Order: sequence, then structure tokens, then C-alpha cells
Amino acid sequence: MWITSSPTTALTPTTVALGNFDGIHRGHEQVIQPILQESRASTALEEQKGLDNLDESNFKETLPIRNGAANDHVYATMATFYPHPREFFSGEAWKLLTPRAEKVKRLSVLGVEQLVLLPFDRELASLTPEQFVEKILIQQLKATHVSVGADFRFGNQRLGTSNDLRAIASSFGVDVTIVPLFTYEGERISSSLIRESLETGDIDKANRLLGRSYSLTGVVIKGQQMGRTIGFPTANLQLPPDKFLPRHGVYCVRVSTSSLSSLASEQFGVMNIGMRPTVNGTSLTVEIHLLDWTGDLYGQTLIVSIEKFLRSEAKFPSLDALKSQIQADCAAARVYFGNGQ
Ligand SMILES: Cc1cc2nc3c(=O)[nH]c(=O)nc-3n(C[C@H](O)[C@H](O)[C@H](O)COP(=O)(O)O)c2cc1C
Ligand SMILES: Nc1ncnc2c1ncn2[C@@H]1O[C@H](COP(=O)(O)OP(=O)(O)OP(=O)(O)O)[C@@H](O)[C@H]1O
Repeated sequence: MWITSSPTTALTPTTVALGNFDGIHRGHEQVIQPILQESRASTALEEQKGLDNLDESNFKETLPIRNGAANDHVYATMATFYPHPREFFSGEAWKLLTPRAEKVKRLSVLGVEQLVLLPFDRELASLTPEQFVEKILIQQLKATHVSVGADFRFGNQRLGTSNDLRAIASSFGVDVTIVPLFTYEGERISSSLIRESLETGDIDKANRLLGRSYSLTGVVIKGQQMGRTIGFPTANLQLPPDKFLPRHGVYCVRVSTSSLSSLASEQFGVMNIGMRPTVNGTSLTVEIHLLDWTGDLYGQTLIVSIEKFLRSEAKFPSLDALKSQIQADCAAARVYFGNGQ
């Protein structure tokens, strides 16, 4: 996937899904679908042209190549803002459901070909809706089609609505798909609602809104190595600093790794997110104990899918008391994953 934070270097022409898209939830996927369809239609057209021109003597030259203006390919593009507008306006670091690497991975799976990170600064924030369309969408991205949700707002002071976008874009001959709001049990699916669910430990709801399990991807680093002394070795995860974490506490998780060398298949585990008050911890840690697994995971990248909130983190009077509780956590996780022992 081509990623650029300079819209003038975007691959063009484009079909554009527009918004913040933090989390890439089920509502976002509805907005992305039309641009994929349009891009695939252009690929089919290209391939047909390639085939029409094909003969044995010029085989190489007539296959469609996607570089430069010489082809008709329309690039399925997500145009999003960086930093997140909330971070820009509040001046405070904004934690993300999908930090950049995760977003890119998810978009690639969906078939998006290009991510354009529009630098969100005073200049961009002060563009009127008309200026935004003309400068960014038409001149820079050479959009042929744009897709947004019905509640999309844009331009200076968020004055432009999705209908305004359609009216302005149509004056340039560009179609706008306005996707009806995708709801779950009567509530509009949004990044904010997913954050709220994660904050309260309602993992089931967060995962249903997302359409997949909320996950943490990080490298295993060394902890204090006390876990093994109480019989529960843990993999301590280092996460991107801008990753949004659910409420502190203990969770049932599924763990996999992109590397073939460590975990042969997905493993079940228990995870603690918190300060470890029992051992007078001073920093936030995210640590996982894998059920029925021993081995070395240092340096490995783990993908941890969060499935269920079990309990809040607590300060125990002794390490033995903590150990008994972790044993109970493991038992609860086995029951949850259906292999009670
Ligand atoms: C499933 C699980 C639950 C935990 N619950 C708590 C807890 O409630 N309170 C606490 O202080 N620490 C808790 N911990 C963290 C332990 O204190 C920690 O694993 C131990 O201190 C070892 O840390 P280390 O791996 O950095 O050496 C938990 C750890 C796990 C794996
Ligand atoms: N549930 C939904 N159904 C259809 N379109 C949606 C839905 N949620 C967001 N969109 C659209 O997807 C694009 C990206 O949405 P954006 O990330 O800005 O909103 P969001 O998920 O509601 O996040 P937040 O809660 O932070 O406002 C926008 O065009 C928006 O209108």
C-alpha cells in the first residue's frame, strides 16, 4: 500500500473514502466499500484494454502497469487527517484504537491501495468546504468519486455537511456516495462508542461494534521477572505510545504471532493491564500469561485479541494471595474458552 503525508505525491486519479477512520469499525467498512468497487471496476477496464491489445509479439508492453499517468487505474484511497483533529484542537495527545501500523495492516486486508495522511494544521483547518473540495479532493487527489458517512462534517468549523460535499463535488463532475449510518442495536457505530465500551470493560460490545476483536500488537520486552517466581511467567508487551487501552484489569485473551518460530498456533491466555499495586509497581504494564505454554517470547511481536473482562486490578496483602487470584483468573479463562480443566 502506498502511504503519503504529502497529498501532492499521491497516486492519482483516486476514489476516496474521507474521514478519521480510527478503529476501522463496521460503519467505516461501509464507507470504504464503494471506493473499492469503483477501483476494482477500473482494474477490470484496464485488464480488458490490456487483453484487447494483447498479441504474442507485444505481451510485456500491453499488460497494465500502475505507475504514472499512462494507465486508467483509479486508486482506492483513504484520505484521513494527521494528527487527529481532536489532538490538534485540544493540544493533548490523542490515543488511537488503530495507531498507524495497525490501520495500514487492516486497510491492506480490506483492499485499500493508498493511505493519504492529510497534515491537519491551521491552514487545512481554515479551508472553507469549497476550498477543501477544490484544493484537496480535485486538484491534489484528482478524485473521481468520494465516499462519506451521512454525518460527515468538513471544512472550517465543520460547516460543510455530506450534502454540501455532494453539491460542491458535483460542480466538478465528481460523484459522492453518502453512506447511511450503520447502527448496532439502535446506536450509531462510532469510534467514540467503541472507546466508551472499552473504558467500561464491555469488550463484547466493543468487539461487536468493531466487527472483530479489539487487539493489541506489541513486542515482548523484559519485565521484573517476578512472575516466574510466583508460578505465572508473563510476556510484557511494549505498545505504540498512542495506542488506546481498555480499562485497567484482567482479561481473557487469544494470542498469536506473525512469526512462525514461536507460537505454533493461537494460544489462550490471561492479561493484566495496570500498575501492579501488590508489588508497588510504578509504571503501567500490559502483561500476558499464556495458559499451558512455556518458552521464550522476548523480542517476538504478539497480536493479543481481547475477548472478556474478568475483574479489576487489586492490591493483594501478599504474593500468595495474588497467586491464588491469578490461579482463579486462569480457571475462569479456561471456562470462558470452553476447555475447563
Ligand atoms: C492474570 C494476571 C492478573 C494479575 N492481577 C494483578 C492484580 O490484581 N494486582 C496486582 O498488583 N498485580 C497483578 N498482576 C501482575 C503481577 O503483579 C505481575 O505479574 C507480577 O508482579 C510479575 O511481574 P513481572 O512479570 O514484571 O515480573 C497480574 C498478572 C496477571 C498475569
Ligand atoms: N456508523 C457509521 N455508518 C456510516 N458511516 C460512518 C459511520 N461512522 C462513521 N462513518 C463515516 O466514516 C467516515 C469516518 O468517520 P469518523 O472516524 O470521522 O467518525 P466516527 O467513527 O463516528 O468517529 P468519532 O466517534 O470519533 O466521531 C466519515 O465519513 C463518517 O461519516
